[in-house]
Amino acid sequence: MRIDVVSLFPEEVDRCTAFGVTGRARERGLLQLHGWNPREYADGNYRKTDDRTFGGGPGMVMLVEPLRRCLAAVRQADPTPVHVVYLSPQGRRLEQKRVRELAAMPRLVLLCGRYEGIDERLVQAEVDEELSIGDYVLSGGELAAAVVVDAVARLQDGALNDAGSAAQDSFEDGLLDCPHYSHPVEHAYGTVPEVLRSGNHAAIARWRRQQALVRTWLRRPDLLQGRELSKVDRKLLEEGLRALEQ
Ligand SMILES: Nc1nonc1C(=O)N1CCN(Cc2ccccn2)CC1
Repeated sequence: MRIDVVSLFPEEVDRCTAFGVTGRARERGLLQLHGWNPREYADGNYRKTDDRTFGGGPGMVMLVEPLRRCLAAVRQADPTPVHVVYLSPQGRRLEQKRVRELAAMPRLVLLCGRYEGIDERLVQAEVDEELSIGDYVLSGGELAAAVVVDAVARLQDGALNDAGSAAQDSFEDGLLDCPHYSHPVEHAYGTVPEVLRSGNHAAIARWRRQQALVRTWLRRPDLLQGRELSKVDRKLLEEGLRALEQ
């Protein structure tokens, strides 16, 4: 998968994705990441990339023309068709379902705004979708772009050492993940649940499913809204909630 990041600070996204699973995906050639700076496509001695917003009011807007030229160079760089994502608070909230769809695309362009955003004419002419990573305000789109890069990189075949772990992540089946434990078994903070040390894989899977259901019910009931739980899941959930009351 190729991702081109258009940003006044492309190195910020590069740095956030240079290690860990994303760094490994890049090393393994599973993900190619290219940074582009619209300032290199701006005119004049100061290579102006932003200006005051028409209609008055605070803040600056990123100019249409340097971005248009920059995006033309991005498209030119590789014959693979692009899907242009603009990271913005006005975008649709990014969820794991959309991450999986983006991860299956051959090429993404992540457009990072700064200041008050980008001239709307560029958005209308070049952007395929606007995505928000959450209802809070960042100082620019770069960290949001890094989130998208990280989330799609780990879903590339071969990125995770244990292929199954992506499937067990939170949200993969619409539930939160179960709790995890490692050594030592006994610690001042508590003991590892007996079932996890039993070697009984059916019991372990049942316990993990029950924990995921109870956690989701208690912490993110919205994820269960409108979801028809199976008879087995409903029983596991009820039993798990009763156990909490004892
Ligand atoms: N939340 C988020 N999820 O994605 N991006 C954000 C986010 O807060 N920001 C801050 C404002 N930047 C500049 C901007 C302002 C207005 C319209 C478009 N762009 C973009 C990135």
